[in-house]
Amino acid sequence: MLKTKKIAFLGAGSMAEAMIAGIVDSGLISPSQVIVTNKSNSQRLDELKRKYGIKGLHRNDIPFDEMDLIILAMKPKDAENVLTSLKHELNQDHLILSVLAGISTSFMENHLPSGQQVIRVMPNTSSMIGESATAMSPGTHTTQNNTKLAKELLECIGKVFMITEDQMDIFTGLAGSGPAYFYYLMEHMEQAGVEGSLDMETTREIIAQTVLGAARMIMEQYEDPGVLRENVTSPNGTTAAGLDALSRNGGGKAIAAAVLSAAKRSREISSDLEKGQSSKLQTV
Ligand SMILES: NC(=O)C1=CN([C@@H]2O[C@H](COP(=O)(O)OP(=O)(O)OC[C@H]3O[C@@H](n4cnc5c(N)ncnc54)[C@H](O)[C@@H]3O)[C@@H](O)[C@H]2O)C=CC1
Ligand SMILES: O=C(O)[C@@H]1CCC=N1
Repeated sequence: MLKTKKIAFLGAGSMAEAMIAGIVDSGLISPSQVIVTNKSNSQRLDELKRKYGIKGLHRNDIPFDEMDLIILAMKPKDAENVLTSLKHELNQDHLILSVLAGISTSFMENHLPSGQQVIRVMPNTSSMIGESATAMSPGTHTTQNNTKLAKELLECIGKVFMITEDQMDIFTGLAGSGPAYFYYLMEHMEQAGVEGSLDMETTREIIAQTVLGAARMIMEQYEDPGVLRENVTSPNGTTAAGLDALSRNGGGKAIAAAVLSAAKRSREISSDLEKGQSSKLQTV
C-alpha cells in the first residue's frame, strides 16, 4: 500500500529526522516520496535533503494536492496555528498523523475540516534505527484502510502498539520520553565506570551491551523482569549491594515518578490546548 503514497512532514526537528531516517532506511518508501518543511530554517532542510535524499521545500511550495499523508511534527505550542493554516489545503482523502505530545484527535478534528481523518501517534527517537516503540490511536473518521496504511508506515520505524486514546499519556511517559531515562541512567553508569578507572569508550560499550542484553532477555525469554532480577542477585552478593543502594537512594520510586510525571505533563499540555492556552506552553 505504501509504494505509491506521498508523505509530507511539517516540522524538521529531531523527531521528524528520526522518522525520516527509519522510513527511508526501511526501503519500503523511496526518498522521492517524502517531503519535509519547517518554519524558516532552510539550512536544516538542505541538511535533511543531503542526508536522506528526500525533498525539502518551503511550506508554501508543498503540493498538498499530491500528498496522501501529512505528518505533523512541530512542537505542541505551534499546533493550533498549523492546523488552522492547513484548513484550506486539505481534502477528505488526506490522512493526518500527529506525533505531538498531548494533542488529542478531537483537538485536531475540531481545528480541521469536518470529517478529516486523523491519527494520534507517539513514536520515540529510536525510530532512527527502526527500533521505536510507537503507539497509534485513530480519530473518529479514520477508515480501517487508512489505519492499516498508517500502521504499515509506522512499522518501518519499529514496533507498533494500537492503544486507546486515554492510554496515550501513560504511553508517552513510558515510551515517548522513555529513551531519555535510559540515557540518563547510562550517563550515571558511565560516570561510575570512569571513576572506577575504565576509559570512557570501553565503559560506554559495556553499558550499552548490558542494556541491550537485558532488553533482549525480556523480549526473547518472555520472563517477568522481577524473576530475571532475582536470577542476577546472589544472597549477600554484589547485586544485592547494588540494589540495596538503589533502593535506599529512592531508585525505584524515582523511575516510577519519572514515568508518571511525564504522563501528567502530557495531560497538562492537552488541557492547556483545549482551553485555548497555547501561549502557556511557551517552548513546549
Ligand atoms: N523528540 C522526541 O523524542 C519526541 C518528540 N515528539 C513530538 O514531536 C514534536 C517535535 O519534537 P522535536 O522534533 O523534538 O522538536 P524540534 O524543536 O526539534 O522540531 C520542531 C520542528 O517544527 C518546526 N516548526 C515550527 N513551526 C512550524 C510550522 N508552523 N510549520 C512547519 N514546521 C514548523 C520547526 O522549524 C522544527 O523544525 C513535538 O510535538 C513532540 O511532542 C514525540 C515523540 C518523541
Ligand atoms: O519531551 C517531549 O515533550 C517530547 C514528547 C515525548 C518525547 N519528547
